[in-house]
Amino acid sequence: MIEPLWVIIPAAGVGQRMQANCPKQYLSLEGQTILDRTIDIFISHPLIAGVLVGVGENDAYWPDSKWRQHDLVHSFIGGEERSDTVQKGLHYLLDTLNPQQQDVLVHDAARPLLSQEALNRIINHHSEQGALLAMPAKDTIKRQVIDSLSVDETLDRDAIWLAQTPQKFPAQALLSALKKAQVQGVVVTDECSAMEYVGWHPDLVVGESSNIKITLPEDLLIAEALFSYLSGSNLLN
Ligand SMILES: Nc1ccn([C@@H]2O[C@H](COP(=O)(O)OP(=O)(O)OP(=O)(O)O)[C@@H](O)[C@H]2O)c(=O)n1
Ligand SMILES: C[C@](O)(CO)[C@H](O)COP(=O)(O)O
Repeated sequence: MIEPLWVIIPAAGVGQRMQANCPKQYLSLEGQTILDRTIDIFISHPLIAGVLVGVGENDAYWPDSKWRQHDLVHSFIGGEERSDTVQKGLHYLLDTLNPQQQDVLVHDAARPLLSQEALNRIINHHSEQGALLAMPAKDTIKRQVIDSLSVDETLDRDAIWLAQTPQKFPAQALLSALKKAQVQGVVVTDECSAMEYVGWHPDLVVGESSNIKITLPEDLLIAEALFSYLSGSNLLN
């Protein structure tokens, strides 16, 4: 039997690369904010115990979220980097909400198009070493010569995957890996990197190309087109 999971949604970034006039998670995607749509993915899933949303310290938009007062939704103040926000969420979960919680999911606020099918794939995937959604590379991948815009080599595409979220790990192990990486000054851009740093080999679970992270202005246009296609074809449910 699968234990209900908590999900941590880091949503404390400023969205610098998006160059919008508000943090990108508060931009509108077909009438709702990106963050509200992301929370929506998890809120009525039968195996989600609760949703922890990490917001910026001076976030003026979160109070207007439709989920702010929902019983299953808890917010906390995020940190300087994404990994700090996740650490804070893990502390909130383990110190206050459920010290016994085993596994936890982490999912970017900026990925509002995750389908229930892909969510179920990661929830139902059993692994001793954790797991993440990821997509096999489909392009020919070049590594550049350091400090020069010329090609050093072509990488073996068969061994390259593009990391997505959700990522699923035991909460205590993830917290201690993130702390260790931080103390050693190692930059980790996702949970998997922290676990790799402490010697784990998390499982790759096939994600979906529509589970994009909205990062650049053009990603919002792509997300709008994808949303309209996916919702019209009932593929988000
Ligand atoms: N200190 C931070 C930085 C990022 N995030 C969150 O982590 C997710 C993925 O990060 P990214 O796409 O890089 O978002 P931003 O940091 O906001 O974007 P940018 O790097 O362009 O500023 C986002 O949901 C973002 O809100 C966070 O919770 N805390
Ligand atoms: C976690 C992540 O979404 C995996 O693709 C990503 O690493 C976080 O954002 P960033 O753009 O790499 O900072």
